[in-house]
Amino acid sequence: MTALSLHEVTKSFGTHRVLEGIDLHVPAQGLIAVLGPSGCGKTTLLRLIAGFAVPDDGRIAFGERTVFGDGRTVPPQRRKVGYVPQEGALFPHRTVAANITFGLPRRDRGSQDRLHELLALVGLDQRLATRFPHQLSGGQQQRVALARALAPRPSVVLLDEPFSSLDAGLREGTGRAVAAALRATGATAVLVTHDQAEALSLADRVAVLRNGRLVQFDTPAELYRRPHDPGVAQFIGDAVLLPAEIRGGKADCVLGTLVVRNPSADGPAQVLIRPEQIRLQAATGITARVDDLSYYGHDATLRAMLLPGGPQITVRVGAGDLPEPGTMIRLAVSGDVLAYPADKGAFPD
Ligand SMILES: Nc1ncnc2c1ncn2[C@@H]1O[C@H](COP(=O)(O)OP(=O)(O)OP(=O)(O)O)[C@@H](O)[C@H]1O
Repeated sequence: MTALSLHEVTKSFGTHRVLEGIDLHVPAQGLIAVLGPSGCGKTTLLRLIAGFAVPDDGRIAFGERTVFGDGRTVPPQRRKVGYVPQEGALFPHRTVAANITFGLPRRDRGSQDRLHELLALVGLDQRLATRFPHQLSGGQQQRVALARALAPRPSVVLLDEPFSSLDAGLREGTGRAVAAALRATGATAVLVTHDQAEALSLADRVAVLRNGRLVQFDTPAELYRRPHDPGVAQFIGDAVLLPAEIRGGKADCVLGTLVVRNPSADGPAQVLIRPEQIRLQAATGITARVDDLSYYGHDATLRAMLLPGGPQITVRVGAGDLPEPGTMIRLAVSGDVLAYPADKGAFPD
């Protein structure tokens, strides 16, 4: 089984440095997500791994095999990579079966066994084999695209925002089916996305790119719980960042005295609180005024102004018994918080 590793990979277009010293190791059979805002270099990174573009410097290896670096550049067709692009990648005038078997050696294209195996792997009904792409839903088309990429048994599969054209309902189900199929084949996979929820819910580990640099590579839980800096904290989910003063492992801020999770020097700092850590209290707590509320069915988010002088913060609350905008509430923080130096910037910087 093949691990994928990048060492000090750098790429510029003209004078524009798009990727800077990327070090990344994807364990064999791992599924990682590369997450970052538009233009941060995600697609470029995939293209370098696939061999569609060539780094200026660094090394890329599939297992023990160097595919770029040490004076060597293996062409894309010899890298054994499966590539799933955003959309519209299927041949419109070929059936599902012909699309899926396209990348197989000619002698294997008629193999019904392999075709049935691939359809089952991506969770598609065998009867769809004779349809044309325009007779499929967007989610079904992306599953066919994955089946086509998996047909030649690639050791590495690269997916470039494969669900971006799907609506929210279809996205989640298709994402789960695709991740399950990738895991079942044992391929090592890299999924590019700008959707935080997709990255957190599907990948084993998430690589966060910012301005062409890898700022954090962690499991979804660790990324959410211990973002490296306030910018990553704000990029991964909702974040309440408040100025604080650290003293002996505790932070004094407008929401009270809170236990700090990470080792932090005494002095000025800022603390990260997730909105779901802030609870509505009946009698005690910090007074705030509800400014507005977004209702999601399973829960709700409210913006509340801490009194007397602010700031406005985001609080996640259960869907029952919601306070009306304009009413006064009491708030308290549960659990510990993460502290950062006071001068750390926002995302992207
Ligand atoms: N062939 C190219 N020539 C010149 N500049 C390029 C080329 N390809 C990409 N770029 C530039 O490199 C930067 C990163 O592009 P890339 O497509 O990798 O970003 P991305 O993170 O995938 O963005 P998005 O999420 O919008 O697809 C952008 O500023 C883009 O304009």
